[in-house]
Amino acid sequence: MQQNYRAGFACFVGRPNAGKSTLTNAIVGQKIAITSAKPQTTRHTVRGVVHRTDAQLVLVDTPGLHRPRTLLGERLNDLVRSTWSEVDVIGLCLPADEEIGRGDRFISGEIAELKATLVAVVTKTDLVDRATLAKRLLAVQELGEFADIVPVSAVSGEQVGTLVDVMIGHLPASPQLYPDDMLTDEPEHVLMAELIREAALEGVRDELPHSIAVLVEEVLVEDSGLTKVYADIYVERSSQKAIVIGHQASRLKDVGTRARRAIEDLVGGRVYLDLHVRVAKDWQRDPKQLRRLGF
Ligand SMILES: Nc1nc2c(ncn2[C@@H]2O[C@H](COP(=O)(O)OP(=O)(O)OP(=O)(O)O)[C@@H](O)[C@H]2O)c(=O)[nH]1
Repeated sequence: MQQNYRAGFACFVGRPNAGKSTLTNAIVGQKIAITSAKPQTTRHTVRGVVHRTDAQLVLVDTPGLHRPRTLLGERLNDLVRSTWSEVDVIGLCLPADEEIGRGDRFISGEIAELKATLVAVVTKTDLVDRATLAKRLLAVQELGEFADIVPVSAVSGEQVGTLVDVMIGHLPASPQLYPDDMLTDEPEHVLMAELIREAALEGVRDELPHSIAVLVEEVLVEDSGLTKVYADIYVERSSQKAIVIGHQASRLKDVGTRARRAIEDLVGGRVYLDLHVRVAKDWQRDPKQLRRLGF
């Protein structure tokens, strides 16, 4: 293991419209944020990996936290908390152009007990003058215990690099989590794999919600502009393989069509998608396979 190497997971939380997606995109350099998977099956949806020679910062998505009114709401909140408990750094996003409100206090209270390092991120600083920003920073200080408070503008790019430095500073010493050939400068691979996984889960979510993983093996862009995507869908047992493929491969064809359309939206051009279903026995229990599959 390289000395002084740090790696770990981080996520952004905050009330709706706080600027989480825009900030994530600014950090991973990817304009398109796919709508997140249905919350029930969202575990870590990797949004992007920041590679540095001395560190790797993995940004994951979490579904939003709600005031629980139903059992489903409670379950969702449990899921959010379990995701939060697995990340090393949580960035609480608070828009500079709005007063701190009840929603912010609620979320801030919820994350206060976690083991993750909390960083307050004052977003959209380009929308306010210095006096307002100063006032907001003071208010944030009163809101909770934060390891750092970083003002940032995802739109102008101001302080985005600093925020990444700060977050990396709070990651544990760890070997690299993802191979750089898989993800470096290519968060698209991950997004494509997520889109394929979403399509493959459609209709069989109840049967195999956590048994499907997708690995994009290769992406080739031809001179004609056609993007060729070669991907494998992994299941844990051959019975699951039969479900995913369907009668006379009818289901797999549907999955392919839906995934291809979604990837076409992602890359903004024509896509050829080559899909194979493979059995990786008990991949969920095998750390090596898990890493290979992006978990
Ligand atoms: N001026 C400015 N606008 C921003 C900035 N960041 C986000 N916005 C805008 O704020 C709005 C909300 O941003 P999102 O990134 O969608 O917020 P979010 O927290 O992901 O929202 P939800 O998905 O609803 O939770 C969008 O209209 C963005 O364009 C910023 O740094 N500056």
